Order: sequence, then structure tokens, then C-alpha cells
Amino acid sequence: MDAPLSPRESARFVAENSRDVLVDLEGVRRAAELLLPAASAWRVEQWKALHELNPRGSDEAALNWVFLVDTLNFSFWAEQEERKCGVRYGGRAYTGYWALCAAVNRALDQESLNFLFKGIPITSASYYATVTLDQVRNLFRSDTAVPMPLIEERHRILNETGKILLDKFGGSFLDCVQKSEKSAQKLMHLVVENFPSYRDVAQFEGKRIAFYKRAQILVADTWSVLEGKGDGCFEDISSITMFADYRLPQILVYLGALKYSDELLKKLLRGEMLSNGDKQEVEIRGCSIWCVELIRDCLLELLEKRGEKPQGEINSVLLDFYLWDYARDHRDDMRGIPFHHTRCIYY
Ligand SMILES: Nc1nc2c(c(CN[C@H]3C=C[C@H](O)[C@@H]3O)cn2[C@@H]2O[C@H](COP(=O)(O)O)[C@@H](O)[C@H]2O)c(=O)[nH]1
Repeated sequence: MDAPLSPRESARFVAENSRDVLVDLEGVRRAAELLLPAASAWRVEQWKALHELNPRGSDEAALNWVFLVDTLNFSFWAEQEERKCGVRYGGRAYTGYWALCAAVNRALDQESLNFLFKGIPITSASYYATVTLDQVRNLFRSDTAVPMPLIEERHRILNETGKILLDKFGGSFLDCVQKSEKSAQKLMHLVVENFPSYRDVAQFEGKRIAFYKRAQILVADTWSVLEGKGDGCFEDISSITMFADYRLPQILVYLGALKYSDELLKKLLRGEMLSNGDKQEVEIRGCSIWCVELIRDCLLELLEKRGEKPQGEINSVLLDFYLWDYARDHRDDMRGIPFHHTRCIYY
């Protein structure tokens, strides 16, 4: 099978051949203007501390936490927004992606007590390579009546991924990072080649394309947790694209940078499911990636024109992180904008 186009080339190809989704250049420019004040202050060191559930350290344990979480980082959306999985931790209730992180930290707290007496921490491959479905149901149990979606797939993926990490990387994601020799692209391809659940690919207009959403966010979270230093000093981090999930398209439509055809908008407003790999699902994901690439280019142009240098760096990773956080903080403003419902293990 021929190798797929890179995520960036896949996004360009989809945007050039899309029928139901449009990247609106005027909207891209307006979004860049809106984001510019924040963008010039983005620095990789700040990100980890922004969220209380992120690991604090930059050691092997923190990397194994990131690898476990990003291996399960998919499909938290609920059919009814008010009936969704939730996890209470540290006196707070978390939903969505943060419910996953809260469940992992809840287990680590419990496990670390047992660990003193004999337990095995959830982030170690030797644990999740053979964890049972019942144990996974308990580890990721919801504190609401709604369980975390795709729990059987999560169990299968944990066993598969744990076994491979043990066989090929001595059970440590740090080993995988070190084998990437400070290249983001090399790490992304190492992950996709070795771990089947990360192979986020599709067929579009006769071409094989790749979005690699979870592999790219794993590289980004590795860069973030290592604060861009040491093994995480990826000189090609700016080649990583935005992560094509189901939240970013929603915020890009809200900002006016992405537009849906009437037919597609009606379908999404009805909450109709799109299958992973469907033409319209691929168009939403591919155009979103291309849209963020253009917003990033616009930000750099605006700074250039103003003769300003950013304090940190402006790349698609930090732009994506910011937009994703922005979407979570503006959930109510975005009520009228639907997000697409696809149930799969890739995002
Ligand atoms: N494009 C993009 N997608 C992201 C993230 C994250 C979490 N990253 C943060 C954590 C550490 C860093 O500090 C990042 O700020 C999760 N997701 C995706 O969203 C969906 C969950 O949404 P909801 O149901 O509302 O929780 C699901 O597909 C999940 O895979 C991101 O950053 N970018």
C-alpha cells in the first residue's frame, strides 16, 4: 500500500477538492486579528501549568502519563449534551477529555497507596498490557449515569499498546521519544508505524491521506510536557499540524473561518452521525487543518507587518491548544454551532 500524503499535504488536497466545507479567507484574516494579542505571548513552557490535571514533572513518569492519556484521547462526546460521562476528582467534576485525565489521576492516587503495599500504577505498560475489561470499566468509571464511550475499544487498545510498548520500547515511552532523535516527524512516524490505533488515515478523491490526529497531539503533548527542552527539543515542531478533532471545526465555524454548505449544516443540526472516512467527515477534518495552517500564516504576516517579534513562538500546535481551550471557555457562546458526530478511536 503506497504511503499516504502527509497531514499538511492531505489538508491542502482536501481543501482544494472540498464541496461541503469551505475555508473562508476573510474569516481567516479576522480570526488572526482576534488571536494576535494572545498569540504574541504564547510560549511552550506555559502550557503544562495552565491545566491542573496535567502532570507537573518532565520525567519518565510524566511521559508515560502523556502516552497513556493520548492513547485513549478520543470520542468523549455524548448524544445529549446534558447526559454525559463525568468524573469527580479533587473536589471538582470533569467531563470530556478532562474526565479521562481525572480518571487516570484518580487511579494513580489510589494505585500509589496500593503501590506502597504492592499495586501497579495505571501508567505502566506492564499493567495495562494485561488489564482486564472489568478493571478498565472500574478505572474509567463515571460519577454520572453515563459511562465513558467506547470502553471496550479502550480496553482492547490498552492491551495492544501496552504489549507493543513492552516488546519494542522496554515499556517506556521515553525510549520511543529518544529513538526519535529530537525530530517531531520521526516521533510521529515511529508512533504510527508501531501502534495500530494511531493510524488515522482515509481515502479521498482517489488519494490516500493521513490526519494522524492522536499521533500529532502525542508529539505536541510530549513537546509541552518536556517544555521544548532536552529530548523534547524538536527542531521541526512547526511541521506538526493542528489536531483534527470534533471541537476545533466548531470553533473555526464560530469564528467565521470555516463554512459548511446548507445541506451539511442541516445534517449536523439534526445530530446525524457521520462515519469515520465519509467524504463530508474528511472534508470537515481536512479543511479545519488547512484553515489553522492559514490562520498561523496570517498571524506571522501580521507580526511581520508590525515589525513585532513574538515572545515565544507561533506554530500550529500552540494555535491549536489555544483554540481548543478557547472553545471550552466559550461553550455557551457556541451553542448554535453544531459539532460533527463521529464515533471512532481516532479523535
Ligand atoms: N484539537 C485538539 N483536540 C483536543 C485537544 C485536547 C486536550 N489538549 C489539551 C490538554 C493538554 C494541552 O494543554 C492541551 O491544551 C483534547 N482534544 C480532543 O478534543 C475532543 C474532546 O473534547 P471535549 O469533549 O470538549 O472534552 C477529543 O476529540 C479530544 O481528542 C487539543 O488540545 N486540541
